[in-house]
Amino acid sequence: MPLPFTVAKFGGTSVGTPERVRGVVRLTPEAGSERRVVVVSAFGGVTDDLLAAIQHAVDRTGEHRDRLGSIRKRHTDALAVLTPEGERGPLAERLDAIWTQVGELLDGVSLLRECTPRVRAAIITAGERASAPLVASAFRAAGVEAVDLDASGLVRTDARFDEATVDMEATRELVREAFENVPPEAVAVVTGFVGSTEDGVRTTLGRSGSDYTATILGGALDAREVVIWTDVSGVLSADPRIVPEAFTLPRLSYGAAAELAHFGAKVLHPRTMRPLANARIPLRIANTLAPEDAGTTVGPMDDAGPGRIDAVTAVRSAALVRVTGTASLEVPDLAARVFGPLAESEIPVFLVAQASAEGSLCLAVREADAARTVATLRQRLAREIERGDVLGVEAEGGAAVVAAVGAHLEGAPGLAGRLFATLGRAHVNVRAIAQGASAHTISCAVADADAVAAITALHEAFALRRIRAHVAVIGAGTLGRRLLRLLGERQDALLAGDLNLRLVGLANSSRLLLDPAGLEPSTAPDALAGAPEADLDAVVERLAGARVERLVVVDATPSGAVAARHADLLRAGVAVVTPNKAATAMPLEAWRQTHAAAREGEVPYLYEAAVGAGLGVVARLRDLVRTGARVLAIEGVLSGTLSYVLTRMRAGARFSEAVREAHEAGYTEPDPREDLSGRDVALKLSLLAREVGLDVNPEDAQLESLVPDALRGVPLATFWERLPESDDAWAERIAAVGGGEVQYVGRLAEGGAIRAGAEAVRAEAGSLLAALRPSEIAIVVHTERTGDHPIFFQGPGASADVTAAVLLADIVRAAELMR
Ligand SMILES: NC(=O)C1=CN([C@@H]2O[C@H](COP(=O)(O)OP(=O)(O)OC[C@H]3O[C@@H](n4cnc5c(N)ncnc54)[C@H](OP(=O)(O)O)[C@@H]3O)[C@@H](O)[C@H]2O)C=CC1
Ligand SMILES: N[C@@H](CC=O)C(=O)O
Repeated sequence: MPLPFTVAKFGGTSVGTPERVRGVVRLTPEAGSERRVVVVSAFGGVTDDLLAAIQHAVDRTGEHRDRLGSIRKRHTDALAVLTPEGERGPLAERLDAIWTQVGELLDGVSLLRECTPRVRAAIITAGERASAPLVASAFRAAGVEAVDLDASGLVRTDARFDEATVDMEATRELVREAFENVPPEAVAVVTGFVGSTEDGVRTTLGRSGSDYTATILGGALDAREVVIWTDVSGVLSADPRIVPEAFTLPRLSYGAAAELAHFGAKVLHPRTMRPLANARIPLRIANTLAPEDAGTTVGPMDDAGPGRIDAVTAVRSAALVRVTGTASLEVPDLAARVFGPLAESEIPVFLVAQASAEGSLCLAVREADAARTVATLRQRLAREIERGDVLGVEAEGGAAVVAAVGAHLEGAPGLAGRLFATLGRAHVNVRAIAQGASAHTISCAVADADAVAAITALHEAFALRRIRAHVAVIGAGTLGRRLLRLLGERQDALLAGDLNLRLVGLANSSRLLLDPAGLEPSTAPDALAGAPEADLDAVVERLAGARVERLVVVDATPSGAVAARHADLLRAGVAVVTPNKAATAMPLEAWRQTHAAAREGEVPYLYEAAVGAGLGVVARLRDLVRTGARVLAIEGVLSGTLSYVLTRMRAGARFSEAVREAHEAGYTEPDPREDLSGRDVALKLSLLAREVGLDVNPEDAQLESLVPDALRGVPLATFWERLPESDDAWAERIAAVGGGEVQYVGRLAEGGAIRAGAEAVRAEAGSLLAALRPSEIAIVVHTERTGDHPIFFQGPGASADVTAAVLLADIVRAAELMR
């Protein structure tokens, strides 16, 4: 059985120096299992030097011969170090013949002061014609059999000398014939970029021509694989200057690779894949500087699931050209009349959108081509413009065409919706859309100023398959700081779980630190001290208009004023997460309006941290109600502070001592009288009542206050100072219970009445409440459905650590809900 071929192409930088040419030899597999074809470009920079020599000749600067002299010397020097001694004379003669001919051509150019495409092709292909025999000799110097072949005898083209079109059938025959004479074990080193007409006149294959030579040969020889060796490790999922997390794509379909190239990804030219796609020959992009990297394989992707977006790219500095028609427009050949002249003028079009009812067309072209496009189209549509069928042809600059590229995009329901929703959340306005022409691309035109935001958001959502959410925290006190610490600690783990939570803002009552690019959670609290001053209005205004994707604002304040602004944030599409019980203290109507604002803004409003410290009571109650359970009563120990204080007193602690310990442990509200008065419990029960649809007002709750009468209206500092005054009275009260347990129990009755106070809860009666440990809470929900088997919630009731964790869980939930 004949050995299969592999074709490897090495570009200019890979053959830039003799040492790198030796690298080509090292990277070429040993003889044995395959026939080896190596396509080479000119030595790095030689084609440009030849072009410069042409320009000197055209301009008659007198320097073209000097330029040629240095090119020639470079090759002579390479010959001295690369070629086996016995071959140097004959090879030097071959190279001399090339440079002599090039010198004569340049003299002719200088004489005529012009260089025709045909002569230019003859001159610039000299670079490849010189490099191929040198590389072949380097193989032989390493003991590897090698021959060099001039591709002008292999690649048959038309006479477009600058970028010739290849006659694939004729080329296939020529290639197969030529390789019959190449010994199977020899490496065939072939000139890239070069072709010739039927008459044997040299042509070039245009930009990235050597890659094309490699795939033409690969296709003609039914190669097992074509490898393009370059100085990057494959095709990246995005431009790394825009998206630092861009990664090398392991696989790509031919179509996707061509689309990426069309939309500006630099690695491959769109036509490179053409000779391989029908024969399903894979093309691998590998890195000469890191040959161990797997690179990117472009090939058939039949097994790719539906709707994979792998990469995001963009054509920047574009313009939208609009041909505005009227309803009466009847130009059946409008498309031909528009695209024909643009093709003739070689104006690439990156996006087309048509509104058929009005016969209007929108095209995206490079901004630099916009004026030419408008002039061309106005000329071609002059008759329609005169008749009034076409109202105008206008260009609007400052655009970019963003393309999401992948596989089977046509067969993925909802994909386009998610894509445009992602752009919407990134506050990117879409000006024109194109999908359907290719199964590999969804493209849209956006403002060039929005291109980076669009590329970043799409890359993150689809290529990295991550959700990105931004977090701003109002309140940098005990809880706010603890939350930031936790966020910092968990950020990497969340990222690994495909959620990128980025802190973008931190505020207190006088300042706002805001940076959409991200803040470091560990240093943000200190940085806040130096941030610009901002009152609550300014904070809300800046956050509501922040234009960042999936913004979650955490209200970690005890402030009613902040709670009153939740609705403004929600309505602006900003999610709110809060432990702030002042929100519950709002009148019922305001509470309802806040929820309505969340629906209007289509964002979550989450406050699991405000009651039950993350035991999940709010969500569970909501589920019970949604599934038709009638809640009859809710009761329990709802205050972590009071659980702590009363339990500690039973163990012998004095009242003031227990309150201070609770405060220091982070259980109490900033003012512990909120806890001791029972108001905290009333607010929590009100919140639960509202979740089950009851119209309650926390102000109506009947509460036993544990705040000594004399300390109710005094400043906080005085309260702390005088708190021990009530220690004796408390000791007596605990003793009076007679060795039993005392807990502060809150109750919500079916009609909505709330009562709370300290009461004896007897362990011997099997009371759950009597078994609570310090700061532990328990909530019991009685429903009609569960009858004698109420639903219990029990666990740690307070502390900044516990609450910060609940807040983070709600932030994650909010981010996921805003998908
Ligand atoms: N500790 C716990 O276990 C739990 C606490 N909570 C709740 O957490 C919230 C915060 O508690 P904690 O961190 O201890 O309180 P702190 O007093 O330590 O911090 C409060 C923060 O809120 C800021 N703030 C107050 N008013 C405003 C305003 N109008 N605008 C902007 N910022 C404001 C303060 O700013 P400045 O310093 O400038 O005044 C401060 O940064 C409270 O609502 C509490 O009920 C909820 C559940 C459990
Ligand atoms: N101060 C509160 C904190 C949690 O809501 C409590 O003690 O329960």
